[in-house]
Amino acid sequence: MTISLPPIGLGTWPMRGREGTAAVISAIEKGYRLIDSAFNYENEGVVGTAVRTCGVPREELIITSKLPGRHHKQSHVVPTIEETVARMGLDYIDLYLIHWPNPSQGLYVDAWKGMIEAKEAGIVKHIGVSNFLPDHIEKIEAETGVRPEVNQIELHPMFPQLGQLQWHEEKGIIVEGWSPLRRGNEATSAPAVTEVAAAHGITPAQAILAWHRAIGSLPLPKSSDPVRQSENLAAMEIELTDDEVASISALGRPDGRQADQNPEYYEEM
Ligand SMILES: NC(=O)C1=CN([C@@H]2O[C@H](COP(=O)(O)OP(=O)(O)OC[C@H]3O[C@@H](n4cnc5c(N)ncnc54)[C@H](OP(=O)(O)O)[C@@H]3O)[C@@H](O)[C@H]2O)C=CC1
Ligand SMILES: O=C(O)C(=O)[C@@H](O)[C@H](O)C(=O)CO
Repeated sequence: MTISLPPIGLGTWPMRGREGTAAVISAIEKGYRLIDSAFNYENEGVVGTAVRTCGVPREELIITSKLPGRHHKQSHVVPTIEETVARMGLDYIDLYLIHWPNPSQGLYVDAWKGMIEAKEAGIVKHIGVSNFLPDHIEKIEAETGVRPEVNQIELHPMFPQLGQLQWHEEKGIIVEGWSPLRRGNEATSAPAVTEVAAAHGITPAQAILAWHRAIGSLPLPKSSDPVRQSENLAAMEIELTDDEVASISALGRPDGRQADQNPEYYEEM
């Protein structure tokens, strides 16, 4: 079955501890149904506790986690995902992603083979990748015949990745945008954003999230604040004009990443 996702999800890095559980429960109560996490965030327990105690049926929630670079070896993948499942206290994970391709390590094809095994074993329902460039995706598909359903990449007004969005759309791969607000740095104060916000009587963050939806990116804003969680969710109802979308996209620049995390060479273990 092909994955079906809501237009927005909740980012959870760096939520942890009791405050983290409360933040995830709050988001679910507000209406979030897609929750992002990762083995390396050290918050899978918090996310799982929220899922188990929030009162919303498990099958209505789409829980994501990610495989760390140190476990790319094929034989490590199923046990690592079983560890995620145990940490979360759940029976399965809805969506599992390879967190970073780590090309110099050269094991992302092995990792993908392990992800396919995990899906066949039923411990994950859907598999995808994160921070993969088109070449990486073409390579795993060529070697396994299995295309990822999702690629989670850095995407915000200073780094809109419109060419990548088009490429993924042609392949039928959903693009999730990480750091969709660029953690606030520059993006929420950029005149193009504040002008759109003023024209609609919305906040700059809402203008950015409405822009994500308009360009075909599924944003994963992190907020621990119930008011901002609602604000971000409500942004999915806001329609921007083509000119407004273009004015925010025009903020993009080649060095617009929030940090030097180009997956051609940036790696995480
Ligand atoms: N796959 C990958 O490699 C990566 C994945 N991610 C994922 O993407 C998620 C989101 O990215 P992240 O880096 O957290 O950055 P975001 O762009 O989501 O920014 C988060 C920051 O913005 C603030 N914020 C949220 N909503 C609003 C609002 N409406 N108005 C003003 N400020 C707001 C938050 O504060 P507050 O909580 O106080 O509201 C927080 O400080 C992560 O949590 C993680 O799940 C992130 C990085 C890499
Ligand atoms: O949050 C994630 O998923 C990460 O990969 C982080 O390490 C992120 O890259 C980051 O910027 C941490 O400062």
